[in-house]
Amino acid sequence: MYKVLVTDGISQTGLECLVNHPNYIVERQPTLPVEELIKIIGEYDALIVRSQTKVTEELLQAADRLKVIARAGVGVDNIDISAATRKGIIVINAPGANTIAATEHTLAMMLSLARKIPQAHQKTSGGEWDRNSFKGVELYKKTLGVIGMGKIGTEVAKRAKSFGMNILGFDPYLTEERAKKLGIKKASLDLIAAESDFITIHTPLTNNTRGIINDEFLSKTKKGVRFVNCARGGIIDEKALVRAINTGHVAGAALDVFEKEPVTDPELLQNPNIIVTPHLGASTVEAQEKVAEEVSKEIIEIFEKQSIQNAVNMPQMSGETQAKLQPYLLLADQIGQLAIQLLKKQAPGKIEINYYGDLVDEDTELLTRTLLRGILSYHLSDSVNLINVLHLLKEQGVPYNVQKNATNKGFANYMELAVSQGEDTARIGATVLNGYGARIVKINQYRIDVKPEKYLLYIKHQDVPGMIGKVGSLLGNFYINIGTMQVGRTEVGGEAIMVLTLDKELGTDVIRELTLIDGLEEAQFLEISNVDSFHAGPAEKQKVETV
Ligand SMILES: NC(=O)C1=CN([C@@H]2O[C@H](COP(=O)(O)OP(=O)(O)OC[C@H]3O[C@@H](n4cnc5c(N)ncnc54)[C@H](O)[C@@H]3O)[C@@H](O)[C@H]2O)C=CC1
Ligand SMILES: O=C(O)C(=O)COP(=O)(O)O
Repeated sequence: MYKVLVTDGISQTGLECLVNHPNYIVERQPTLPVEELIKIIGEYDALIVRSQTKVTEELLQAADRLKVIARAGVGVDNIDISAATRKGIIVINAPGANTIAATEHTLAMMLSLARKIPQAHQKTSGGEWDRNSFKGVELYKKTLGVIGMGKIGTEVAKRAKSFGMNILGFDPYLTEERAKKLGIKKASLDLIAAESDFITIHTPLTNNTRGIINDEFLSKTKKGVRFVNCARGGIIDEKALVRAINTGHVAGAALDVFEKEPVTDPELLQNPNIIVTPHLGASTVEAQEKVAEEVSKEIIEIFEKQSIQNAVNMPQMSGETQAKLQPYLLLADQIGQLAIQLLKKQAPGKIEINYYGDLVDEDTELLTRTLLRGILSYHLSDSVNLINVLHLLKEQGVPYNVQKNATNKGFANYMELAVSQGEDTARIGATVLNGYGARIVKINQYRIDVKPEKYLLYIKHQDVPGMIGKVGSLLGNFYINIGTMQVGRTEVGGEAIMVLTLDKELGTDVIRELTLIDGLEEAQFLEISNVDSFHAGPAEKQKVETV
């Protein structure tokens, strides 16, 4: 059974698939301060939060069982992603599930700001009939600057166009072509400042976006400009905004998000030209059901099928790329495990990865992480996963180098891994043969053809007559059945290797006897831990094997 802790106001309907699943115990808590959460987090395998719960490094240190942090929403700035990554905890979110809610809230805020609806409501409901104080402005024919043309920015732009607004969009990823298709103008920040009557923010809060709306930016804006922020507090420097509103340069602002939440600053709350909502952008029935359902389903996928789709701390790739890489992932993990064993189980000092043929055109980040996890798992077992593997390598000071080479090495696809420590290097080459599946085709300098299996025996010997027979009969004497046997050599009569697949484990007694055979230089029992359990799932699922 997996225990899931749900904090913040998460939709019960959206959680139903988890609650009704026999393998999960779902427990709800209100939003708790970190000190309280620390006391209980150690019991849970997964945590579901919105923006209020602060998932700090201190909290994560106490999270001994935690595998998944699910953000039922988009922004993950309340989660210490690098601390989670170091601990190998997957962080997922629900991108897109609240796009429409945040878009509609932005438009509601912009209209409310233009027509002073909150102020008018307050006075009218207080019994006054004041028709003079609330003359607004129209959106029609005004210019709207959209900073951040991602999912929400794009939807806001589309809707604002229907009000007859001219749209300027700024986003490093906005191309001329997409801008043209949307019927908007691709602009610089300076152009947005110079020409906009309304400016709306839709970027995440990052070191690059913190304070982009500051005194300097405000000084370049048109007098009478109005701001809407339904993205994140801190992107607009609140003090600078208040100054510009108080001088009359900025006509007003509609804020849903704040540098500090809950907001208490009277300069914001009591300013007649600032309207505020308490971070309500995603608060619709529909969005809340959708975000909770999306993360609940993904938690089940992660625990039941070891597959993930929306991890924030894993490389993102298209479904098509994931499907293409699927057959190589198992093989990558296996050759990682074999290479470290062939290095006589020494810790790796240096790792070289080479991709050839068809693999050159793919995004191989996931494959690389899988290879590296295979290598490190020998010494670190379950504490290494696809999330923390790069961090662990860095922490241990092990450099790795990835190269792609368009030549095909005789196979349509081919990957070669070299793990070194001092003078020793173990090298393994592998391919996936169309219609035949995975094959190890090279060990060190020797060409072979071995289908990876759980138990393998690797032997280095003199290329002299009778070796195969001697090894075969010795294993027979110990009742060890041989599945397949492959021999590789570089020259007749020189050194050669034998790789056998076996039906069961070999004890050290057998290895000792083997090494007594005349001309046999080295015998090593190798074991691959995931031959049975690590199946490359059906390609059409287009998901990534993980954890
Ligand atoms: N108020 C609320 O309740 C809600 C707030 N949000 C917030 O809205 C924001 C946008 O969300 P989505 O559109 O879903 O995200 P998204 O990831 O689809 O879009 C973000 C865009 O910002 C752009 N960007 C990043 N740095 C930039 C910079 N320096 N200048 C210009 N553009 C930059 C990115 O290229 C990307 O296109 C996020 O901060 C999210 O947390 C989202 C949902 C609800
Ligand atoms: O999804 C986001 O980024 C949001 O800001 C929504 O936050 P919330 O889930 O309403 O606390």
